[in-house]
Amino acid sequence: MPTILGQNQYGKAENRVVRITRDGATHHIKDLNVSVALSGDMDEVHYSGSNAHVLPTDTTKNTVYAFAKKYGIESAEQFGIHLARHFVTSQEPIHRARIRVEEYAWERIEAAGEKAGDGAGEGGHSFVRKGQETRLTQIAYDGERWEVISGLKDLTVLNSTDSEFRGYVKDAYTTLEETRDRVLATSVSGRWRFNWTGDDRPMPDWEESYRQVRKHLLQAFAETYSLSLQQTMYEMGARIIDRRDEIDEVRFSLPNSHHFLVDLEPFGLSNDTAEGAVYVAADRPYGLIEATVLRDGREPRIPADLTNL
Ligand SMILES: O=c1[nH]c(=O)c2[nH]c(=O)[nH]c2[nH]1
Repeated sequence: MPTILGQNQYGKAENRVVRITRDGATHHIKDLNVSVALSGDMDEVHYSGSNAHVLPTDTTKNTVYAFAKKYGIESAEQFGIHLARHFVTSQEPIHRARIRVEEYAWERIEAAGEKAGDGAGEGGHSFVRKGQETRLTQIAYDGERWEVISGLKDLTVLNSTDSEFRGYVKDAYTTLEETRDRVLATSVSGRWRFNWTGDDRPMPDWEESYRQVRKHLLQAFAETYSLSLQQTMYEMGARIIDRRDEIDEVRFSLPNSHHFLVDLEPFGLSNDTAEGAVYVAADRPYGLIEATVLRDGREPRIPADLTNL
């Protein structure tokens, strides 16, 4: 044979597993990206196509989700060790397992002062992903008037309950099940336009304004019992317009980052949300929900397509 097989490995990469544990009203989240690579006695599948030694990559994916439910996720290391040991000790042809794990860290959204003590926000079920969002601004000046539009992108937030989606239109192609309890997650891209145009009023305090807008949009996200992402988005914009006099217009572009409950019935596991559940954080496709919220009587000026800004 003129060729020989060199190093080889296989498995399912980037299993996005989200485990939510419910401790009464306080929820805990573990959010991992798990990649499995297995190697061993795998010559034949390459040389002749015999799958006799091949544990399907689909099975390695199922194992990740089933283990998350069955044993929980104490730490990325513990979870990876558990998986690697399982593949190597349960399948004779598999001699080596490499498990790579990325963990996304979340922190709780702090409650608004007026809501403190009623169980909303802090200590509850609303999270913002750790790591800075990107802050943005665009300044336009024609020698007379200023237009300042500021904003942010990649501010990732998640509510692990208090989100429903039902009562929608159903046609011949609708398969989506109605739900009274789902994960609502999005990565906020937003822009807000200041009403200062260089007039006699003092310039806004840009730093303080940014901090406050960010806080209000997070708190509105956390405190809105959501019937749709559209409704939550409107509440976020309305809260900003209501609390920040310097802003007349807000536009959001919000991907609906779907978290699907994994069907673990085939493995004899119930994936009931009551005590906490395991989700697939889906990558694409995603719903994309966009709208402008305006102070009454003002003209919209932020472009509909935020990438044009
Ligand atoms: O909040 C939502 N809004 C929708 O318009 C929609 N459509 C869908 O399939 N899921 C959802 N969720």
